[in-house]
Amino acid sequence: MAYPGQSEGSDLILADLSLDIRDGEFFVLVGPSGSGKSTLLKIVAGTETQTEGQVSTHGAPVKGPSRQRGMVFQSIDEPLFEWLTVAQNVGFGPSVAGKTRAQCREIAAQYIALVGLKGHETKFPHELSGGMKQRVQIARTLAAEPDLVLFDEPFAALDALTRRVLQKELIAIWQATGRTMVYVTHDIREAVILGQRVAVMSRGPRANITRSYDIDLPYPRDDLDGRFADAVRAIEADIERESSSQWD
Ligand SMILES: Nc1ncnc2c1ncn2[C@@H]1O[C@H](COP(=O)(O)OP(=O)(O)OP(=O)(O)O)[C@@H](O)[C@H]1O
Repeated sequence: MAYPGQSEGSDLILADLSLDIRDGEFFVLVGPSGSGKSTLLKIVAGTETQTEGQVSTHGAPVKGPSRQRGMVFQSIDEPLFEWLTVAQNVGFGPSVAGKTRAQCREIAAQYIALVGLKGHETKFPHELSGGMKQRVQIARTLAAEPDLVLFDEPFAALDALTRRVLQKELIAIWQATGRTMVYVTHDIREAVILGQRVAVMSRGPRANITRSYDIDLPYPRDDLDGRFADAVRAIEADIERESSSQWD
């Protein structure tokens, strides 16, 4: 993968990258800053196109953005419609998909309840906290009923306590909906709280996935469990190795 204007070869952002994500899996991607994690998400979302190679979901090649693949962004970039209420934001995807007003209201109510925002339906985004806005974003993405949900550091700008609450809630949402989740984070602890599999991306350019860890611990994960700490340490050591190799 090279961005327009970059010559292929030495300037490739991602190269020789091969990845299979299982249906219903919670897959987490970590790696050094600037390695290409967001780029990989955008390619899977269909908002960027790889210069070489193939990406497919459910056997069909990705040819551009699709309702089948929803994206949740970092809260500082959160793309809520400021002029719509919580219920209208969440019902937006179904309305674009041609559902009736009653169906949109019903779907919105279902996902608003799932993210714990019942009672806030008529509020506007400016009346919500950062954590609540992220809940709306998650509900809005899920209400479009995508098969695959892509998360680009969605909780990175939130305070530590809100982040912990939302991590737990996201696991419950994943378990309730059975969706495939692909989640990018800088926070290794978060990666191990969430992921069934945590993959480490190498430092770019020509980044690929160097290693992946199966996190075989029950949910909700207990960060006091020694195996939790072992997994965090091993992944941290991998990333440190990747990050420091640029100074070798
Ligand atoms: N639109 C673009 N045009 C040109 N280069 C880009 C573009 N977007 C990203 N890049 C470059 O691609 C590389 C990978 O960026 P990307 O944002 O995918 O990395 P990342 O691993 O998500 O970074 P971070 O962890 O810091 O968010 C970087 O060198 C970046 O400068």
